[in-house]
This record gives sequence, C-alpha cells and structure tokens, in this order.
Amino acid sequence: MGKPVTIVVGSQIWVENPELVWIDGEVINIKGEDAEIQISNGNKVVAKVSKIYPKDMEMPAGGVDDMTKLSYLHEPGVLCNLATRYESNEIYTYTGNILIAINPFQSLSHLYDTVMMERYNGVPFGELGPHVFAIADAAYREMINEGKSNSILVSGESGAGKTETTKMLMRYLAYLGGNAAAEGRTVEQQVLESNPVLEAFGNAKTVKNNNSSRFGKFVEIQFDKRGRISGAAIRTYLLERSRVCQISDLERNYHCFYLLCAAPEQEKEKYKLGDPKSYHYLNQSNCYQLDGISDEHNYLSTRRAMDVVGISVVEQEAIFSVVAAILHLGNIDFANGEDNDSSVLKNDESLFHLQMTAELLMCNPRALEDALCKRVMVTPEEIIKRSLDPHGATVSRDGLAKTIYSRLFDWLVDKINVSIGQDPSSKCLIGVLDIYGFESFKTNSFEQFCINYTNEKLQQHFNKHVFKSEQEEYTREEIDWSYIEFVDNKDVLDLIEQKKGGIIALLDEACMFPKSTHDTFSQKLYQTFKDNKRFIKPKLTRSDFTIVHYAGEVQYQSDQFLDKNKDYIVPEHRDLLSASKCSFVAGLFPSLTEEAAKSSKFSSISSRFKLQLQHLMETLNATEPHYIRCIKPNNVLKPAIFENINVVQQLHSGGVLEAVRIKCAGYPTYRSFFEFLTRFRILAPEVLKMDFPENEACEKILEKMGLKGYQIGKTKVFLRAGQMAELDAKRALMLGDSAKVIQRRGRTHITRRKYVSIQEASICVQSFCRGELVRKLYKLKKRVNAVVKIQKTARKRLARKDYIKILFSSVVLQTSLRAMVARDELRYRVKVAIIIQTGLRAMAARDAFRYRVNAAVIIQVYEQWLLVMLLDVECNLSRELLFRLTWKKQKEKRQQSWSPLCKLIN
Ligand SMILES: Nc1ncnc2c1ncn2[C@@H]1O[C@H](COP(=O)(O)OP(=O)(O)OP(=O)(O)O)[C@@H](O)[C@H]1O
Repeated sequence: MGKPVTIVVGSQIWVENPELVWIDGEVINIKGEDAEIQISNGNKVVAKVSKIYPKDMEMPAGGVDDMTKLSYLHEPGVLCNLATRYESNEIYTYTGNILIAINPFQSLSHLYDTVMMERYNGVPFGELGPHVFAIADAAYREMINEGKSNSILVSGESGAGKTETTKMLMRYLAYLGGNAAAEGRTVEQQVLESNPVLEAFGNAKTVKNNNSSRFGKFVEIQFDKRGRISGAAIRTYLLERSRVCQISDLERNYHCFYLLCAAPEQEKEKYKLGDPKSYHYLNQSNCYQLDGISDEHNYLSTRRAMDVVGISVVEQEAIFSVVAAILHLGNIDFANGEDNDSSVLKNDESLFHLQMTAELLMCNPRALEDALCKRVMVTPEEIIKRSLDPHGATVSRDGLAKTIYSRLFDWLVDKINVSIGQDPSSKCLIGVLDIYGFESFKTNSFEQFCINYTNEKLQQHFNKHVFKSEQEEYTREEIDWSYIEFVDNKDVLDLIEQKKGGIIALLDEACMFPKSTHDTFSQKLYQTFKDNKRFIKPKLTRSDFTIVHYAGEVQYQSDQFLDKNKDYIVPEHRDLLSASKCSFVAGLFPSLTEEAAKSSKFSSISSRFKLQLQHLMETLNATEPHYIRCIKPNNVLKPAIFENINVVQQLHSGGVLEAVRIKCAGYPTYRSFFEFLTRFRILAPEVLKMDFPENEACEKILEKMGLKGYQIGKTKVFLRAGQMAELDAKRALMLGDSAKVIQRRGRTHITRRKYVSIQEASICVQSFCRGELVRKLYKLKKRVNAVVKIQKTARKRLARKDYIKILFSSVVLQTSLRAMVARDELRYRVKVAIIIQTGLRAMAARDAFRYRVNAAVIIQVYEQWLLVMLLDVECNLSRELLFRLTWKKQKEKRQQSWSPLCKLIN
C-alpha cells in the first residue's frame, strides 16, 4: 500500500471509518503523530498520521477505468473509484490487466449484445473501456498471434457473478471461433449448452446465490490453426457432496431434484415421484420454489440441452431414474432391529421407498436393505457380517446417496467431454476457470479448507503473474528492479500441502489410522505447527485450528475432516450397484478389480484434490493468464447498493489489494514524462525555461525535491510508494502559496469588477428609473393634454350643440317673428292695399265717374257746343285742349300722392 508520507494541514485525506471503512476529510490540525480531521459528514476525528491516506483531488468525477491511473494507489482510492463507477453502472474496471467485475444484480443486456461483441472484436486491449469481452479478445488474439495457450481465471465469492462472467466469456469465444456455416451440433454450441446441464446437476440455491455453482470448473476450449474451435474439455473440482443429504433452511438441494419433481405427470408417474415436500432430502428446508424461475420449464430446457450435448434419450432416462432413486433412498428410515445394534426398515412407507430405489437402480431390494443395514468386516481369520444400528444405517444410506450423486455428476462431465470431443492436434487452447472464491464463515469445515487451499494456490499464481507483468514493464522501460521484493504466500501453502508434515499429509495419515479421531488429528496439528506463523491454536476450543491465509485468518472446525476426507466407497454399496441390471448404474460403479487396477494406493479427497490442483496449476503455468475478479457489492443481492465493508473484504480476498501491494513494493506510480512535467513543472519552473530534454527535466525536478529511489525509464518516471504523495504535497503547498497571491489579486480584481459593475448597474438603474419617471410624467402630461383636448372637444361639441340649438331657435324665432312681422305687414299691406285699392278703385271710380260726368257734361256741353258752336268750333277746340291739359295735371298729382302706398304694396 502506498504509505502516507506528506500530510499537512489542509491536506484532503482518507481516514478509517467503522461504517464506511474509509471516509474523506480535511486535516485541520497536526499535533505530533496525531492529526485532527474534519470529515465530510461534518464530524471531527483524531487519527494517527500514519493511518491516513492522501485523497486524489484531481480524480475525474466518473472515476478512472484503470486503477493504475490513480495518483494514489491505496485501498481507499481503489474503493472510492469502484464505488464511483458502480454508481453509473460501470461495472468493469481494470487494475493493470486484471479486470474487476462488480455484479450489477440487474440485466445490462446492452453490455453483452452482438453489437458489443463486434465492437470489441480485434480492438487492442485498453483501447475500449474495460469489459469481459476485452479480456476474452486479448486472450484470443494472443493465442492466434503468438501461438500460445491462454487462460482466464475468474474468481470471487459466491454470488459475485463468476458463472455469468464465464458464460459471457464462452459466448464471446464461441463468437470469435465459431463455425458459422456448420451443420448440426457445433462444438461451440455443445460447449455453451453444457452449461445448463452442469447447472442442473451442480448448482443449487444457497443463501448467497439462487444459482450457486457447487463445484469448480475449468473449461478448456481448443482451437485449430485458423482459430476455429475444434474441441473442448471440462474439468470439474470438488462437488459439494454433503448437499445431497443435508441442506440448511432457505437453501435448496441440487436443481435437478426439483426439476424432476416438476416434470410432466407421466414422467413423474414412471418414477413414482410426488411433491418435493414429501422427500427428506428436500424438505429439510422450507424453500422449494425460486422466485421467477419455473422448474417445469427448466426441466424441459435441461432435456433439450442434454440432447444438444449428445446425451441420448436412453441415457437421459437412466440419469433421471438415478435422481429419482436418490429421492426415494432418502426416505428410507430405520428403526431398531430385534438384535442389539441392528436396524430394520421403519415402516411400510420405508419399504415402498426401498423397493422404488431398488427398482429404479435395477438392483435387488433385499441386497439393497442388507447394504444399508449391514457391514462386512474382513479379518485375517474370517469375514464377519455386522449389523448397523439405525443411526449407522442412516449414515450408510446418506453415504450411498452422496456416492451415487457424485458419480452421476462425474459421469455427466465425462459424457459431455466425450460428446464434445477433444482435438488432439490442437496446439492452442483458452482455458476458463470458474472457481469458488475464498470462504470464511462462522463454521468452516473441510470444504472451506479445500476451497481456501485452492485460493492460496491461485493467489500464488496470481502474485507471480502480477509480479512478472510488473517486471516486464520495468524491463521495457529499462529500469533496475532487482531489489524489488516478491510477495509470496509459499509459507501457507507449505503448511497445507507439504509432502511431509503438511496439514493434508497429516489428515491422510489420520484417515489411514483406524483409531484416529478429530481430537487426535487436531492435537497432532497443534504439536506439529506450534511454531508456524501461519498456524494458530485458538483458545477455548479443543479441536479447532486457525490458518492465517493471505486473505485473513480462518478458524476451521476439524470434527468432520476425517470423514469428509475419506474417498471411500463402502464395498457393499459398490458390489450392490456394480451388479445392477441397468448398464448405466453398473457403469457408475466399475467392479473392484477395474478400480483397484486404476489406483492401488490409499486415496483421500484432499490428496486427490491436491493432485487435481497440481494438474490445474501445471496447465495454468503453461498458459498466459488473464484475471477477472468478480465482486459482490452487497449481500441483499439488489442493484445499486455498494457496501464498502463487503467490497473491501473481497478486494482483500480476491487478491486485488495484494496486487496493489505488489505494485507498491516496486514502483506503484508511473507517469509519462509529459504527464509528469505537466503536473509538477510548478515545482521547478526554472527547469522548464532551460529547455532540457523531457527525461532530464523530470530528473531535475525530482532532484530539486530531494527524492531518492525513483527511476527514470525510457518514456516514464517511476516513483516509489508515497513519492507521488510527497510531490503532490509540495505541489499543494506551492499551489497554496500561489493560490493565495492569485486569490488576493483575484479578489481585488473581482471586488473592482464588482464595484464597477455595481456602479454601471446603478447608473443603469438610475437612468432607467429616471427614464421611467420621465416616461411616466410624459404619459401623465399626454393624458392631461388628451383630457384637455377631450374636454375641449366635448365642450365644443356641447357649445356647438347649444349654439346650433340657439341658432335654430333664433332662426325659428326670427322666422316666426319675421313671419309674424311679414304677416302683420302683409295684413297691414293687404289692408293698406285694400284701402289703397279701395281708395284707388274709389278714386278711379270717382275719376271714372267724374270723367263720365265730365264726359257727359262735355258731351252735353259738346252737344250744346256742337249745336251752338258749330259756330264757334275753334273756341271749343281750345277749350277741349285746355280741359285735357288740366285733367292730365290732376292725374299726375294724384299718382304722386299714391306712389308710397304702391311701393309698400309691392
Ligand atoms: N454481469 C451480470 N449481469 C447481470 N446479472 C449478473 C451478472 N453477473 C451476475 N449476475 C447476477 O448475479 C447472480 C449470481 O451470479 P453467479 O451465479 O454468476 O455467481 P457466482 O459467483 O458464480 O456464484 P457461485 O460461486 O455461488 O456459483 C446471477 O444469477 C445473476 O442474477
């Protein structure tokens, strides 16, 4: 781990926290060895300076896709990066070339579709984001290009996603190396379809995983020269046999039992099967159904998969007969027999199940009962048949069930292997290892011992590989790495597997010695390993022992070690089944002579397992390994929950933090010259001014900072653990000082700008206000004017209306008056005229009268005149003329007196 080196007041750091494992905060005070920290949840804590780690404040918000890009490669940094990425559903992250896969517990189908496969096909490693396809692609390319076998090791705790990851790997490899136009069952189809078959018989629901593989698996995919899949082989490791007879609550037995109980009625009838609740091997737990899973449907798909992998219908019938026989076998109960320590079938029900078991296994029911209730003891003198008490018979029954099931499983694996076929001419293979991760429970038995032993083996392989790849990087960069210490767990492995005096050897020895008990075995262990640092005798127990594994201490309970280690089949059981009339059942139990020929020596589960592991390690050592570490982010199996405590534990047990430690033992941080100069030029600006080559410039900076032990490679600067932090701390100080100046100037600038802008703003506001006021005033004035105008117009209209009214009235008045006057005048004139006319007429009449009178006078005169005058004519004429002149003058005088009246009339 990168040691915290330079922590100063103001440093951003990580400090231990009981709930979150690590929490970030800021150092606010340092007193000697103690630092006072303001943590991000608002509290203050005091911690030892040596126990706090610097936080990378320049880490991108979404985290980095490769842990080696972290400036500080330490546990909190790794954890924070994983949590950040998981939050945005980035479930894959590299640590160098190790892929960390965090179980999303939700379908992310877009990550695994054909488009994604096409994207990753042939793309150099690291060019695209971290992905399981990238690992498979790298393995495939390496195999094709360098002609070297590769292996992909997938590990993690139960439910972490190993099997899912393995399936994705196999799908991708089948995509890369598949025969597109092949007819019938192709090898890759068979390899892929072997999964559901193995899962049906080797997987079960546990509290940790609804589909937990109860065995380890190494799938070798063989390729021909053109990179096409030409064969495959599946090796399995350590099937959990005890599950067949014993299950805890909330767990289930192997899926195949439930699938068969959900088979179509006519099939169930054939095997005389009923409800799962009626079978002892299934009803020890109350869990029968899995949420969202249909056993009925899975039964049919398992049968289909069996067809694809080449298991004939007859063989399938035989397989399910054996599965049904095991269920019936479990229901055979025993009661005390007549003799002491003897047993008999408990009741008719047991008899029925015994008969069904015998029928399905095609063996003699009597012989089956004998095999369960009796033991044959061979002594040098004679062969004795001894009865077993009910408990002994039950143990014998369970032993038989376990043996039959494990042999059935081995047969399935062999069959799949034969059916898929191996390619003897293949030179290259890709092996995919899906193996149980490190386990540490409250009670740890023989199974956990074997599992943890496997993990120690794989850890050693992992350490060597990580160490080697580190060395390769150093060699590429031509730097000296000779003094880097190799982190090894050889001492734990020696403790377990050493030929002489290792735990396995002592266990085998105990198993061979008939009088051994777990107590004597434990005492032997305590005695032998009392000085071993990796072995602890726990206080307060008589037979437990603790091993200090690379991932932590595990306390084992040794009480069942001896029984579980015995790889032993009761001869009566073997004789019974090898004599079965069913060739399939007989084939599962080869006769003693054949088997004895195979192995004459004593065999124990642990030593057989050790041998298997040795073979596995040999295979792995001959390949180029790639590692995938699966992590289970929470125990509630729900998406989007990241429990730091769980994850840290798994990072430890999966060796990720060990890999980090190996890196830290060498040069955990390296940066290209450019990156280094970009980040640290501030520490020696004068160096950059002098135009040195990049490597010299880096060296000058490091010298100036007084660092020792770093190395300058061809393209990169390699720093020892903590040096990055030291440089960063100095950079932080310098940045701090510069920041103060910048801040001061900045603040001045900002304040000035603020002032100016406030000023401008206030002017703007003022002018706006003024404008607004004026606008309002103008508006008011405009309104007043408008009002005045309106008033004026209104008044005008009113006045005009009045005027018109008055005018009209006055005209009417005038007219009336004038009419009246005219009428009066007319009347007056008419009167006058009448008067005048009367007067005139009267005058005229008088004139006419006078005239006539005159005329008559004249005439009379004239006549007298004529008479008299004939004599005086002349005198008369003058008189006439005179008269006429006088009359005319009178007329004119009258006319003159009448003229004003005539005018008035006119
Ligand atoms: N990449 C993934 N995408 C979606 N779901 C996943 C993924 N990986 C795992 N899971 C979910 O997690 C469950 C457990 O995964 P899996 O069976 O692969 O775990 P495992 O590590 O093989 O466990 P065991 O050791 O018990 O067999 C799966 O059934 C699936 O629901």
